[in-house]
This record gives sequence, C-alpha cells and structure tokens, in this order.
Amino acid sequence: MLFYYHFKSSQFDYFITFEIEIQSLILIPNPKPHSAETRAQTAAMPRKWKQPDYDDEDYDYDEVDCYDDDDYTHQGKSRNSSDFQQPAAAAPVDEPETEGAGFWSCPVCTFDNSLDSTTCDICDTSREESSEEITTDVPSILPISPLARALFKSLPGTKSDKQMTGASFRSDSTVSNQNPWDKLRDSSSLNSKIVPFKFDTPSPDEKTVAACGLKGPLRIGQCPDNILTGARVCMARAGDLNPAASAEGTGANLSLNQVQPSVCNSPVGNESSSRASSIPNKLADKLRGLTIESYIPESWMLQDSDKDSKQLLHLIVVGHVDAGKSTLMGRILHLLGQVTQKEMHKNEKESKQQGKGSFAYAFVLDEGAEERARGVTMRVAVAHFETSKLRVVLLDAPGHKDFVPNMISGASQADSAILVVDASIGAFEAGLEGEGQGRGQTREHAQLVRSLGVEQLIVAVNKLDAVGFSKQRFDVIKNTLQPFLRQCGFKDGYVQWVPVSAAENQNLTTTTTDPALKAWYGGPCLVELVDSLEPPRRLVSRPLRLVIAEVMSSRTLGPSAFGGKLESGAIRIGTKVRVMPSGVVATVKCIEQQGHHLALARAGEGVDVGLHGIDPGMLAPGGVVCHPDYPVPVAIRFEVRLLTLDISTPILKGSQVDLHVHHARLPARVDHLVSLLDPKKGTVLRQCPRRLTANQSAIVEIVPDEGVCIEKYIDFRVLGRVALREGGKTIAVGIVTRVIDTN
Ligand SMILES: Nc1nc2c(ncn2[C@@H]2O[C@H](COP(=O)(O)OP(=O)(O)OP(=O)(O)O)[C@@H](O)[C@H]2O)c(=O)[nH]1
Repeated sequence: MLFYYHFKSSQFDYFITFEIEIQSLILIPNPKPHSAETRAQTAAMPRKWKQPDYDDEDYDYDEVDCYDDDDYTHQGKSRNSSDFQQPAAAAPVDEPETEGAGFWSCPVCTFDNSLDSTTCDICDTSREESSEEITTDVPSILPISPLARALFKSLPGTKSDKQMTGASFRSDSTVSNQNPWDKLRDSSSLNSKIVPFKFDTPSPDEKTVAACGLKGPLRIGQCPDNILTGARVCMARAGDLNPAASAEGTGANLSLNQVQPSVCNSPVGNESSSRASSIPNKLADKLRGLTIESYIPESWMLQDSDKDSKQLLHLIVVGHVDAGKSTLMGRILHLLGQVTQKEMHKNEKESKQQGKGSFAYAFVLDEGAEERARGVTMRVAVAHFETSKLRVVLLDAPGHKDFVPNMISGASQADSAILVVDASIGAFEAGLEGEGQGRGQTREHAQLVRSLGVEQLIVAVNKLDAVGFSKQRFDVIKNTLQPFLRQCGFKDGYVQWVPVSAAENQNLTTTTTDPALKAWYGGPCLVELVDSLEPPRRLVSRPLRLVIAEVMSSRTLGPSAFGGKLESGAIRIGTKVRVMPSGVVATVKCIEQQGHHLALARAGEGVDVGLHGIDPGMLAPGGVVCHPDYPVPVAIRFEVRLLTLDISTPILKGSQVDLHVHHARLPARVDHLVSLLDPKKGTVLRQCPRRLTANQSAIVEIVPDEGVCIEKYIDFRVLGRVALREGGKTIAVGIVTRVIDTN
C-alpha cells in the first residue's frame, strides 16, 4: 500500500512516498456479521489437515496435493472451490486525494474515503458508525466474546489477573484433572457464557480414556464414585511369555521372524545409553550395565504354586454394538450367582422405568447413568466369576465405535476373548462390513484383540432365537467369519464356536434345552468353553512391570494411588519401585484387591497400590511402575513393524495419528516410512515408500508427542504392541522392533 506525505519548508515542497507491504490483513466484520451459529460451526471444525514437510526432498508434492484435494472433495468441497480460496487481496484502491474533494476517515482501518462513499472502501464500515468515538466504541461495534474476555485480561470487564492467568490454571490442575475450559465455565461471572471450541473439549471416549476406560466391578455399590470403583478391580494380565514364544509371531501376520533390519538411515541413538538417560544421572552409570538377564528375583517373588488352585484368566468380551455382550455376560453372572435377586430386581425395575426392559441383564454390567440412559456400554466393565478350573476376570468392552479406545485399553490386558456376533438378519452383516455409525466393529475388534496378543477366541453366535435357532444361519456366519479370523492371525485350533441366546438362556451355563437348537448342536455350553481356555504363564521371575491403568486416591490407599496390573515381577509392602516416565522412586505403602488388603502381589494380578514418597502428579495412566534398577525405556522415537488395515486414506511421512500402547494414548507422528515389506515373507519390497495403503506391511518410525513407556516386542510383548488410530478408526496395528531414542 502506498502512502503520501506532503509538507512544506520555507524553500521546498516535500512529497514523501511510503510503500508498505501488508503481511496480514485483519478484516473487521461488517455490521451484518455471520450468525452466531455459523461462527460456532467454524470454530468447531476439526483440525484435520497436517502441513506436509516441504523440506523433504523425497516428498512428492503432486501426491500430497492430490491427497489433499481428495480429502477436501470427500467433504463435499474442492480445494479450488471458493470454500478454500485464500481471502482475496484487497482490491486496488484509488490513491486518496490529498487536496480537493473532502474525505472521511474510517475509524476502523483509518482509510480516507471520499465523501461520496457511505461505507469504507476497505473494510465496509458504514459512515454513520464512523461518527462514533473510535477508541471507546470498538466493543459496541464488535461485541467482545466471553471467550476473548476470558483469554485477554486487559479487555474491559474481564476477571481479575489472578483469576485469569495461566498460572492459576496450572496450579489448579495439579490438584484436579478438571479441564481448563470447565474451570472457565465455573468461574462465576462467566458462567454459562463461555462455550469452548468443540475440538478442545474431550469427546466422551477421551473423558473415559482419561479415567482409563475401566469401570467398577460387579457389586461395588459400596463406593458410589465411578472413578474409584474402577480402581477397586483393576485387573491384571501377564499374558506374555518368553521371547522365544513371542518370536513365533502373533498379531495380524506380525511374525517377528519376518522382521527385517531397517535399511534407511535414521537418527539412531545408542539404545542402552539413551535408556539410562531417562532416569536421574546419578543412577545412569549404575543402570547402564544392567540387562534383564542380570536380574535375579528374590525368593518371595516366586510363585507359591500350592496357594493358587485356580488360575487367573482375563477374558474380554468384544463385538459389534448391540450384539448382546452385556446381556450375555449379565445373564451368565446372574446364573452363576454373582448377582443377587435383589440387584436383579432393581435392574429390571430401572430398565423398565427407562423404557428399556430388554436391557435388564445388560444393566448388571452397564452401571453408569449415561450408559443406562443410552443403552450403550461406554467403558470396560469388570466383573468376576469362577469356573471349575479358573478365576475369571471378565472385561465387558463397549461395542460402539466411539469407544474403541476404551476397548483397546481393556484388550491390552486380556488373555483370551469372546467375540459376540449378532445372528439376526442384517445385524451380523453390519458388524462385519456395515455402514454408518457403528460400522464393522466385529471386524475392528477381532483385528485389535489379535494384534494386542489374544490368541484364544470363543465366537459366541448370539440372538439365535431371532432366527429360529437356524443351523443354516449359524453355518453362514461361521463360514463368512472364519476366513476373516484366519486373516487376522487366529489359528483355527484356537477358535471355538458356540451358538447361544442370551435372551432365552440357551447354551450359557448349561447345554441347550431348546429342541430346535438341540437338534443340531450337542457341544459344550459357553461357560464350559471358557473353562477350557489356557491362562498364559506369568512372568514372576522378570523385573517388575506394573502398568498403571488409572490413578486414584482413597482413605486406605492414600493420595498417591493407582490401579493396574502386574505384567511381571512382584511387589509387597515396603518394596521400592521406580515410577516411569518420571523416574521417581517411591515405596509401596498398601496393596488392595477388590477392596481387600494384600501383603504381596505377583505377575498376573490386578491390584490397587498406594505409594508414599511420590507426588500424585507423577502418576498417570500409561505409566509403568518398575524395579528401581530395571526401568522401562521412555521412548521418544521408536521403530514399528506395522500392518495397515482397511484404510482409504494412505499413511504418509508426517501423518498424525493417535498412538495406543497398553494404557497410554497420545498423539504421535509417523516420522519416517522406512521400508515396505512383503506381508507373507517379511522381505523388503521397497525402501522409503512414499505412502502406505490398505493391508500393507511396513517398517516405520514413530515420534510420539511425549515420551512413552514402551519396550521392544521381543523383550516384553505387552509393552511392545501398538495400535494407530486416526479419525476414529484404527488404521494400523504393529509391534515395536526398536527403541531408537529415549527421553
Ligand atoms: N432377541 C435377542 N435379543 C438379545 C439377545 N441378547 C441381547 N439382546 C438384546 O440386544 C440389545 C442390546 O444388548 P446389549 O447387551 O446392550 O448389547 P451390547 O453388545 O452389550 O451393546 P454395547 O455394549 O453397547 O455394544 C438389548 O435389547 C438386548 O435385550 C438375544 O439373545 N436375543
């Protein structure tokens, strides 16, 4: 923009010209601004697009442009359409006359407009408004939003400095996990005015994941607080055997035998030294030489085989939304005497009151008010029952796609799974392929449980009453699902099939009595099949790994307490532990299981632990409590062997994903596509591929937003499995092949 300045001295007339390059232009809304609704929609737009790394010489700009366009086109908008055009540069404006005709100065942009113009040529502010006082009237032209008032303390009418500074949020957040937006809402004068941007508000599943996705056990009515009740029964799973066993290859075609060394150069750190660097320097030297092989367990840590006649099995129930998982399990718990008549009567009454009479058994597990009102499981419910051989910790996972992160959290602890499929016409098909809201969770759950280490599966074909207990329908379902389960990596010998009806109590705890079903099925009932499952060997002689599922405080456990599972090793009262990723050493003060005090707990157990010598802020879901001398690495870059799922959008270098590892869930970046592999042989097909599409196997490097407790899969399977999600869908599963750099 050009500016002229004219002044006279006694000898000369001076004409000075300024040329100013406008870097950014703030357009002030005209007196007819967008409606509040439109503004809210704009604010709520998800931040999906990630700026590609244009510095990368391998980057294929055309490819990205094309991807970008597709993406937008998919949303009904083309990049070339006006929706995405940059704001047009200000139209050329005639130079203002410095002499002659008069002009009026715009109070907003200060442009001098000719007196003929009724609105400002630059910003459209009307001339009448210009007659108002500029400085004081800006707020009346542009009402300041409550949000702006909250953020910028200098604006008139905002809260005092003390109330509004970031510091106050920070200090508050150390004592509470309350969302800062909630705090803003809570602050008195802003009540009910501030509506946070939608993308800053945790989604229902984020909230539940923050609380670890686990909820209270059966019959925990004595503690009304859901968060605390969840902790009472945090369950355990050892699940992971020796590295030799792991090398047999599990997970969807993720055999470690096939893993090829990565060839592309990448910033590789010295693993052992960087591992030690994640803990205080004083100890780094001491720990540098310590490998798992040098670990010698103390005698009290080793399993007392006589003590436990029944082995522990963590069993997750998965499947498409409304397949009948909760009803099935609620009914089994009732039949096995885990639910009293009084409780059942209460559930029946409440479900009828809510107009959901058919959900009475589901209410046994779906205890949350919102779950009951919506008739949908949202968090992983935990309950216990026993078979003749096993103590079963039952994990009832949500089927709705919005809560898949919670299902992952539960599945990461499971030894075995029951996949419930709905036999009704159309419902089974929707679970496997499907469209709309709950698309294909039979498919997604099966892929996830397998990739998270579950090998033994029972497929319960439920709601057979709805199809007259038809053998033909059962066979169609089995023949359709079996090849897919093989594809996921389930071996036929580890998959058992059972026809059931939760509604009509057929084949649950006793063999069927229905003549139509009895005519063609004489096999074991569901609970007999559960009894036949083999619990994994527990890693009691390995260094301690206790994965934090959720953080809590209670009168008996104290303020620094958590619920979690002992994946390996053992703890007892007085044991020193190192809490990762913080590296802080604390002492075990109290151990509880289902509300009962324990003197010690070993691998495989789910426990609540109270610590002393540590600030509660150092505990978080996804953290790992370790032997002080054998801490888990806190990775900031690691290599993964991935298997992409049915994705329509390719994974590129720089793709942003949600990383799920045991109970940790955090944003991460696919930083480097190292190589594309032959999915069957594991040999390298191509170095540095430009993209990964559906059903491909590849080695990639992941950079999480923060350090994450992770181990090489071959060292510790539970801590070495990952799932990548994007846009609410699981896009890839994988195993950690290398920890490249640590905190
Ligand atoms: N006809 C029939 N209906 C059933 C059967 N089992 C469950 N249902 C019904 O299916 C509906 C959904 O049952 P839920 O147990 O809530 O299903 P779910 O799989 O746990 O649902 P989410 O956890 O929300 O995914 C309820 O209305 C049940 O009564 C069955 O065997 N036969």
